[in-house]
Amino acid sequence: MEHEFWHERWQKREIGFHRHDVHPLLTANIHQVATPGTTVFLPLCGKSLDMHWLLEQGYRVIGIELSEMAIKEFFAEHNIPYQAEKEGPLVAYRAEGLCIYQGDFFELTEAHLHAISAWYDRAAMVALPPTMRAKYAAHLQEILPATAKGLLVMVEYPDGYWKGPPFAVSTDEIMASYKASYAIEILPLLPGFTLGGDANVTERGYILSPKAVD
Ligand SMILES: C[S@@+](CC[C@H](N)C(=O)[O-])C[C@H]1O[C@@H](n2cnc3c(N)ncnc32)[C@H](O)[C@@H]1O
Repeated sequence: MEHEFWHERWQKREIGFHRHDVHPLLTANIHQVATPGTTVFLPLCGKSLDMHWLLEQGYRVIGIELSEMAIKEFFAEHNIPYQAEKEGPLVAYRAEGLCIYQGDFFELTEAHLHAISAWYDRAAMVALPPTMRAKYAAHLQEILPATAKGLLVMVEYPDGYWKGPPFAVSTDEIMASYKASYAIEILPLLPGFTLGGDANVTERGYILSPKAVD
């Protein structure tokens, strides 16, 4: 999707992807990929309540988000004072335990993520059309530390049922994107996303553990 598409979504308040609760797959599985005190990375983070919950549990959080509006809303809604600083093509919004980079995910480098122990992808990969998803997964794996574990939440629905975003991302695609470097645990399907409880739309979690590095 073009950047303008997302800026418009935020400006027009078409943010049906934003959940008003903490994601149950996060609360149930975060302990499998990270321990409190370590840093979790959220690509395409929006103003997700999941970031706030992670901070409350004692995790440190790094996010990246295109929309300045989303980031400012996050800090305002949680009454968190922050400092913003331009850093090359990105702007870093920093608070205690938290750094949200404003800008394009593809501008993020290894240096930004060297301290993370895990990443949590909810509504990030599924926000992107197929050709961009391949680039997303490739760039992500280029910049992640080799030891980082992943907790992923993907959306599934029948072919042609929904135009997207969110796009449906199958287990086959997750395998093709990550299995060269990660052992992949497939979690059970959950009813979901935030499309009004539509039974045809479901979410599935994955836990990615790096294969042994020689
Ligand atoms: C479907 S929303 C999901 C937000 C969040 N993960 C959540 O669960 O609520 C996707 C977000 O990705 C952001 N985004 C889209 N393309 C991006 C890019 N290239 N770099 C950084 N953020 C991007 C959008 O502005 C939007 O907030």
